[in-house]
Amino acid sequence: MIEVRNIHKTFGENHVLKGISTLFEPGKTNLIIGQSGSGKTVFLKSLLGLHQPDEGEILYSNRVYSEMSEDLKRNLRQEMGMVFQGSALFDSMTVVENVMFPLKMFSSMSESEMKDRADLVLKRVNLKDAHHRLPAEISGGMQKRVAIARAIVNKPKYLFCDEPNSGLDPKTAIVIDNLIHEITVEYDITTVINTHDMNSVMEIGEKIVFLKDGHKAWEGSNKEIFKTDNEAVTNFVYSSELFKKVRQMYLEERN
Ligand SMILES: Nc1ncnc2c1ncn2[C@@H]1O[C@H](COP(=O)(O)OP(=O)(O)OP(=O)(O)O)[C@@H](O)[C@H]1O
Repeated sequence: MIEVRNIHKTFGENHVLKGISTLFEPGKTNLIIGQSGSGKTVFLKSLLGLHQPDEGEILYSNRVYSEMSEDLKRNLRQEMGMVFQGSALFDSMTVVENVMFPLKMFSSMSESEMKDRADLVLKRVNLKDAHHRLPAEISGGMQKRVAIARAIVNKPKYLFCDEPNSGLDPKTAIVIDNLIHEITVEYDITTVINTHDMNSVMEIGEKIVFLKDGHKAWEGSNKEIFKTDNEAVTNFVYSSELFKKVRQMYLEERN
């Protein structure tokens, strides 16, 4: 569980996060949405400990980050997995070497234990025959699977994904979303995903935090987002004609 208490972040004159509070529960896919520049990346980086908030607190399973010793912060970092935008695989390493990398960095496992663990997570993301290929030799969807396998290889408590669907066709994007959701539930991970993708919101948005100009303008689930009259949310979500129609159908069905 991650609890965010009234965090602020300013760069120079630019007050980017303006007092955000929320709770991200384990076993759930938590989504951060909002327009470009609303502060999503700064927020996600704050959760990752890459930005230190100027005010407010972030608690990881009830542990206050700013009160942790350097040793505890190092341990916490090992409890975090990250899926970067564009996968960010090491080009010169094979698939299995990419997945084993966090284990080499952070675990004391033997080579064969690392291989077994990498095999297991590669199987879990449905990649069985790509171990010895280079990232350039596999598709974008397969690269995302490798990135997910690498992010979960060290059994993280917290998983952060920055635009995990970027660059994927809609069908592959849904498969990747569902994979992240299944893994989140299966391993009881607290997962936080930055996304622009309204399909993701509908498919896996168990908890959605909507940011606007650095404020939390709304939060709720994918079921609630269709019912809300919050103008900021409806302007954002229903800027697409397709989603306007979906909402209309939903409201008609209810009446
Ligand atoms: N390291 C930084 N130093 C200074 N300003 C920053 C830094 N990182 C982000 N900002 C500023 O914070 C604001 C919010 O940026 P952020 O990247 O969080 O937006 P975003 O919602 O993720 O946008 P997008 O959807 O386009 O990625 C912007 O005005 C940006 O210029």
